[in-house]
Amino acid sequence: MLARIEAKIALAKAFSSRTSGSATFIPAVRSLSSSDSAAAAAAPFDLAVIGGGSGGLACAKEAAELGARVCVFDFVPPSPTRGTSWGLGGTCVNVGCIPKKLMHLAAGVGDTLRHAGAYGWQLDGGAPRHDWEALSGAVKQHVKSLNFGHRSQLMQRNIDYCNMLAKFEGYEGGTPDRPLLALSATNPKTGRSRRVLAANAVVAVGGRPSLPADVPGAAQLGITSDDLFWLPRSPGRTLVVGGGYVALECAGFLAGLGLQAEVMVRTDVCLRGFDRQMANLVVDFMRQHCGVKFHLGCKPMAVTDQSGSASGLRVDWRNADGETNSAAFDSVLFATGRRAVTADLNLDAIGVAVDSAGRVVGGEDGQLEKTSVPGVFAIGDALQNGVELTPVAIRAGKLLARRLFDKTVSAESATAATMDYSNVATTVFTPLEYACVGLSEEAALTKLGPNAVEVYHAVYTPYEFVLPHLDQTQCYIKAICGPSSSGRQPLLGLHVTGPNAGEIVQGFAALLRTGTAAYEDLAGTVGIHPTSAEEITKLWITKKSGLSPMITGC
Ligand SMILES: Cc1cc2nc3c(=O)[nH]c(=O)nc-3n(C[C@H](O)[C@H](O)[C@H](O)COP(=O)(O)OP(=O)(O)OC[C@H]3O[C@@H](n4cnc5c(N)ncnc54)[C@H](O)[C@@H]3O)c2cc1C
Repeated sequence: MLARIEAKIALAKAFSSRTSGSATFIPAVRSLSSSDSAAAAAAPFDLAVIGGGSGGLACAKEAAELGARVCVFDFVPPSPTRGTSWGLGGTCVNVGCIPKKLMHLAAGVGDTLRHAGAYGWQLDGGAPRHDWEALSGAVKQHVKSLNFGHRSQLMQRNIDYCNMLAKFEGYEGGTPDRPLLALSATNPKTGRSRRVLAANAVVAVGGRPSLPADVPGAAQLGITSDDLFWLPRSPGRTLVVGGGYVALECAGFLAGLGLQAEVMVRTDVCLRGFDRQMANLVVDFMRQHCGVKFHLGCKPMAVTDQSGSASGLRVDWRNADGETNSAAFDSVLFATGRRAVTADLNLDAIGVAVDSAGRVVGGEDGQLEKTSVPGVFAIGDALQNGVELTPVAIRAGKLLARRLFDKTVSAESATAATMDYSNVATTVFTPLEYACVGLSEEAALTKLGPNAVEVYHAVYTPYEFVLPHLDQTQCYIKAICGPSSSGRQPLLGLHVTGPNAGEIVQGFAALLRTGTAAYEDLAGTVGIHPTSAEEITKLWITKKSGLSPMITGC
């Protein structure tokens, strides 16, 4: 690691001391005296990054370490629902992965407390009671420390950070074949503004939750995940509208914190895009173990305020048969999709295309981040056909910076520096975690046909379930394999539901990345006993065999 950092520093020094022959690289300006600071401020940047989230910050830091002169624009318009806003770091840090994981863990602590008696613990003082304010306060403190960390990392790297909303203005200066990009930025709160020129720009603006336009009261009375983690008081009885991972994760931790949580989904499909069987297990567990009520095939019609009465908000909805119903909640959380926030970037001015969801249209496979306009790139959630996950945005940002500014990335090694969006592992942090990598069973069947796909599976008992005598029916593993060739069945996908599923699958994701992973690699590995992960090495029952996948003991 140290060697890598030293190499980067050496490279950065080499860059700042030489004149780049590349049209995209304008030598970095370093150690400004006060007299030339005005000129430096007006000097073009090598890279302007719009968006200080996972992708933008990673790209900016990597570019700066490679000697590029970089500026980052980041501004968070308050949420339209509650006016919530936050600091530097983007969705993941402030209103995504991090607060979500902490609340998921908080719910898990509650579970542990509920089952403590099974391990001989006597909890004096009756049933534990959860304090939302204490949790959200602690989460907020942690998030603020991350905001601070990001700011200081930008400072350490001499990155020009502007807390402003940026947009493109067009082109100005440069050479006829590579004109410079002109950007303007303002801070809507302070009125401060700024204008910069840059040789390259990265659109890393991420997305924000979208509210249904056809549900009266949704925008006025509802909340989104942009508000939930920052609510000063408990959301109370909550209806979560939506069936994606954000909806199910939020409903899951709210239920785990002891709140009434219900989920309303327009169709009867939750976790669309994930393996169907696994998604159903996640929902079954939330129903059976956490008491989450699911209203499938139902569409909210209106949210009305009944303030003054104890009923809070009234939600009216219609089911698939056209029957109407209503119920009272304290909060209605809309997790009904996200939209890339490109509308105000003035992308038309430079000719960058976006799709109907506002995402930037990228380039060919292997160069997805490259737009049709030279010098303009997109990464993270704002990019069409990407994978909307933090580590993906980070890696894509770093690799892009290396392709732009690392002169040791030769034409031959350029492929190594392109982002591979395949076989990205992910976890749904529902009360029963679901982690996966590779193809779902449906995708494998579509791709290869039923005869070519072999599914190894097992229902297993995590040790966490043993003494509290929990029903383990939803703890399930399946490995999706292709047809055998030279005695090896290629491993195409791995799916696990159970405690800490994310921790389990991460290691197996490395195996899948080798490109030669096979069932035989799993079966040939000696397990770590007694763990849940070892069950993956013990898979032997195939779906085609018709044998029961229930595992009963050691
Ligand atoms: C509730 C929730 C839970 C999630 N959980 C996970 C998880 O567990 N694991 C995981 O990997 N991913 C998770 N994600 C997804 C992850 O957060 C995103 O994939 C990731 O943050 C995308 O990074 P990004 O850089 O593309 O954009 P963002 O992180 O969204 O950053 C974009 C930044 O740009 C700013 N911006 C926008 N427009 C402008 C402009 N014109 N000028 C200046 N600044 C601008 C925005 O305000 C924002 O700060 C979760 C998302 C949500 C909503």
